[in-house]
Formats: sequence, C-alpha cells, structure tokens
Amino acid sequence: MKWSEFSIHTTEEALEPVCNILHEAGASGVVIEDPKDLVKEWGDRFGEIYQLSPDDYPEEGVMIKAYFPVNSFLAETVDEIKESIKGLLDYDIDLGHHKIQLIEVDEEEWATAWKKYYKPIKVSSSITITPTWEEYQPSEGEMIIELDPGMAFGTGTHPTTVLCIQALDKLIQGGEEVIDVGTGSGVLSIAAAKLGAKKVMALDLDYVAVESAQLNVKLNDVQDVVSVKENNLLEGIEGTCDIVVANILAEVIVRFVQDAAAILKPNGAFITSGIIKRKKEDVRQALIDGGFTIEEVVEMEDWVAFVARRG
Ligand SMILES: C[S@@+](CC[C@H](N)C(=O)[O-])C[C@H]1O[C@@H](n2cnc3c(N)ncnc32)[C@H](O)[C@@H]1O
Repeated sequence: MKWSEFSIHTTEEALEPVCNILHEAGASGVVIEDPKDLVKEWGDRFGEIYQLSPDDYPEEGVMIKAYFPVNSFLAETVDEIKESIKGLLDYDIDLGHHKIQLIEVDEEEWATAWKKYYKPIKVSSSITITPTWEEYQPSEGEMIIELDPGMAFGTGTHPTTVLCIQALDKLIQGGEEVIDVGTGSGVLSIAAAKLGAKKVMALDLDYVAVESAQLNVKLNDVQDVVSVKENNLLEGIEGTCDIVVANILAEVIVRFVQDAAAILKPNGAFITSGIIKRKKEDVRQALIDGGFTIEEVVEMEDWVAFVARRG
C-alpha cells in the first residue's frame, strides 16, 4: 500500500500542537526527529548502544513526519492541516520556518520507522520507561512503565513529561489522590499509580488519547487505581485531590489555574509542565494570582515545569 509522508520542519514549541493537529487529521503514525536525541544518554543495559544516525535529524528545530493513506481525501486533508498549523500563529506559537513537504512512501518504510527512535529510558530515580516491544530486565527497586503510545502524545521521553515524572517521584509518598489533566498515552497517571498513589483520574479531551491511555493502563496493570475519562480540563470534575499534574501548553494551563486551586486539598500540589521558556513568567503570574505558592521551578532543554502549593 502507498502512503503519503507529510513532513514539517518546525520548533520545539510547536511540536505538541502540530502533533495534535496531525493526529486529529487522522495520521496513521507520527515520527519526531529531534536533534537533542543524538546527545541524550540512552540506556545501554545489555551492552547495546543505541545508534542514532545524525543524517536522520535536522540541525535545529524538530522534524515531524506523519503518514496518511493515499486516497481521494488526501489533498483536502493536507490543506486542512496547513490551515490549522497556520492558525497556531494566532496563539503566539513560534512555528519557525515550518517548511512542509509531501512525498509518497511504501508501507514498510514507515511502519517501523518511529520505533527505532524509541528506547528504554530511565526518567527519574525510580522509573524507567520501556516501549512494549523492547526486552528489559529491571534492576532491584526499579519501576517499569511499559508504553505503546500509538497515536497519542506521550512516549515518556519528552522533557516536559520527564519533568512531571521527576516531580511525581519526589512528591508521592503513598496513598495520594491524583488528577492528570491531558493524559495523552496515560504515562503520568501510570507513573503516579506505580509510585503509590491510591487513586488517579486521567483526563483528556482527545478520544485517541483516552483509548491509548486505557490500553496502557491495562498493560501496566494499574486499572484498579487509574480511571480514564474524556474531559475538557477539569470541567465538571468534583471532589478533591492531593496532586494535579498537567503537561499541557502554557496558554492552556493559565486557563484552568483557578479550577486546579478549587479541586486541590489545602497544601495540595499543582505540577505544571509543557511551558516553553519564554512563557514561564505568564504561568508563574497565573499561579500566584490563583493563590499558589511556587515551591520549585525546574528546567530541561527549552522547557519549564513548576511545582506549586495551594495555600
Ligand atoms: C503534551 S501532551 C501530554 C501527554 C502526557 N501527559 C505526557 O506528559 O506525556 C498534552 C495532552 O493534553 C491534551 N489536551 C489538550 N487540551 C486539553 C483540554 N482542554 N482538556 C483535556 N486535555 C487536553 C492533549 O490531547 C494531549 O494528549
């Protein structure tokens, strides 16, 4: 079968919204080529050094490739994608020069393409994420999250996700109730459950993410702790919790700071990630205006995460 490869060279900041647009347009697989992966320390527990070829990567920014079946709707789909990507400029998202290319490829070329970039990776002192197709023997005390992100965001290796998992690892002592807003593949909810949370609610607006999270929750055998639900941010969610974690873009976070404050117990923690450095002050201000005290600010590559406490 013939497939069309849609590729766009853009910025780190635009990565997540562009991936969402591609998924929503029905992409049957999205590959991200980020030059930072070349300098990352990938695990080599079995003496296997993961060979990533610089030829596969752009020198700066990220290359996002999405695959669509070649059919009569293709031209419209591509036009819609281009329009939606242009629309991100209205949200002040830097697209870089966003050069777009469309080529035809064979099925075999893409079916396994993205898997070569995705390897077991230790993301916090106790958690290692491994793709479902990799053999991995954990050492004593090491917790494993097995993931098949499918079409949802959340391989677990993106800096914004890693910052959230590290914060969860520090905050969860056991028995907490956690809400994960924008769960994607479910990775943060699974991490929270494995770290000892008593109850986790995983929310996402996108049904593709909800399905992927449900699958991964079962795969990791945490379905008794984690419930997954299609929901817009915290709208209509009742009760209280100890931790809200959200790895969503800065402009979305500032929209629901008040709702997070309302649902958190006194002294509860709000972990927010997905914030590109130049929007750090907007989120800091929104957190302070929402009555939070900022406990920790952590950065990785171009990204920032806050751990804030409700008063
Ligand atoms: C950057 S991904 C994070 C995925 C995962 N939590 C992680 O850390 O890797 C953001 C997720 O938020 C979801 N999202 C965006 N806007 C949302 C909204 N208004 N309500 C719920 N989820 C939303 C997207 O569908 C996407 O799955």
